[in-house]
Amino acid sequence: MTALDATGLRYSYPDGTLAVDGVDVTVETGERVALLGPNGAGKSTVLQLLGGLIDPDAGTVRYFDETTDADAVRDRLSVLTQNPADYLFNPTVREDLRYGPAQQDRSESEVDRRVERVADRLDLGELLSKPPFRLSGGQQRRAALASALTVEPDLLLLDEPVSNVDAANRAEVLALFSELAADGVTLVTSTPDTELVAHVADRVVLFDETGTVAARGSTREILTDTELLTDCDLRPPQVVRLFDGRGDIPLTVAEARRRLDER
Ligand SMILES: Nc1ncnc2c1ncn2[C@@H]1O[C@H](COP(=O)(O)OP(=O)(O)OP(=O)(O)O)[C@@H](O)[C@H]1O
Repeated sequence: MTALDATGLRYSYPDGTLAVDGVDVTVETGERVALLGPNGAGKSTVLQLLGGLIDPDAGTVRYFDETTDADAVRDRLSVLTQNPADYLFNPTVREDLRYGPAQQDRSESEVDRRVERVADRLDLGELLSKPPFRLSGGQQRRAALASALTVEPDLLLLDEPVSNVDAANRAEVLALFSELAADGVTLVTSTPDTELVAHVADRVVLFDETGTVAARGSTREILTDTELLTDCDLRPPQVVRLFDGRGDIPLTVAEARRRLDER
């Protein structure tokens, strides 16, 4: 089953900027896909189109082989935009985290259970009683992510989910994404960061700076094609550059260490 099937997406902003033109994206249920491209390539716009936050000028997005109406699948779909303020608008962080499941008419105890679990996982427990505007930038990012997760979506669309998040919390967030994927949640992550891709995706849709798809392939195929990445104004990951031309190329530092240890 497909979680998402988008065809022929086109979108211009009111000032006339054509941000996305002729983009197709299909994501199977349970897949982890990255939308990778340089700044301004149109990834955020595509993600907002996929999440039904904006309507395309042309093209359609179909969800779960069922419907083209994003609102009809709001219970199953969460979108994390780059702007934490989209999620943090209540007097306290706790109320922001309660908002999504409460909208789904979950019982009070179920809402509380979800908030406690996600807050605990993302180390937000101490911050729950704070007003969200008193949080640091990185804390706001994690709180926004937490509010997208308390909905317990089947399909999660993430726009640069760990930008501005420190190394320890970043590792925690990435571990959580792996657990969600293992539980069958479909993950689509938009990022300009080639270093992040191997941690969040098995497949990549690569955009060039013109808002069109330059290539599609497995994470390995795309990340090891240094010429293709450079043509798209991206820098191949550091370990790829280090091991390029030296046989089987690792995609992460952990993989590289294993490879060296085996020698
Ligand atoms: N509100 C807007 N009004 C006009 N043009 C916009 C608006 N938002 C984005 N754009 C333009 O649309 C294009 C695509 O932008 P978008 O934010 O989708 O790119 P991106 O790939 O997500 O970039 P980044 O990696 O910097 O987040 C860019 O040329 C950008 O300048």
